Amino acid sequence: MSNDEIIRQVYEVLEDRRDNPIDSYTSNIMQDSDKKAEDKILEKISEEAGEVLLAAKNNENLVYESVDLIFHTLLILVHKGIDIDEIFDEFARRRK
Ligand SMILES: N=c1c2ncn([C@@H]3O[C@H](COP(=O)(O)OP(=O)(O)OP(=O)(O)O)[C@@H](O)[C@H]3O)c2ncn1[C@@H]1O[C@H](COP(=O)(O)O)[C@@H](O)[C@H]1O
Repeated sequence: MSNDEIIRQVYEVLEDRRDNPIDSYTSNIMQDSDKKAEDKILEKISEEAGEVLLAAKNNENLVYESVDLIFHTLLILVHKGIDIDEIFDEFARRRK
């Protein structure tokens, strides 16, 4: 598996957690009512963004905190039913 495949792989797992819920962190969040799930995930994104900010300022754990933020961003995208190719296509569209 190439390193960049991991994002696609995690995305697929998250889609599966959404569509075939089990007792797990991501399934449990997404099983809440739409509004509640959305609010919980957005709250995590906001918290993780703050942690990235502090990590960058303090030169500490920046990669770890960034992955937390990226992960929760992927989670809201999955919860909202966005296809992963839309994200890659948008990056490709902006490429100069
Ligand atoms: N990449 C992740 C991932 N990153 C973070 N997290 C979880 O997100 C939760 C919240 O993160 P926090 O950093 O806030 O952790 P915390 O426990 O609140 O503690 P602090 O960091 O605040 O001290 C924690 O329970 C983490 O374990 C993740 N949970 C799952 N994944 C991936 O998602 C897949 C599905 O996960 P499950 O639903 O758990 O099977 C897994 O196979 C993984 O690949």
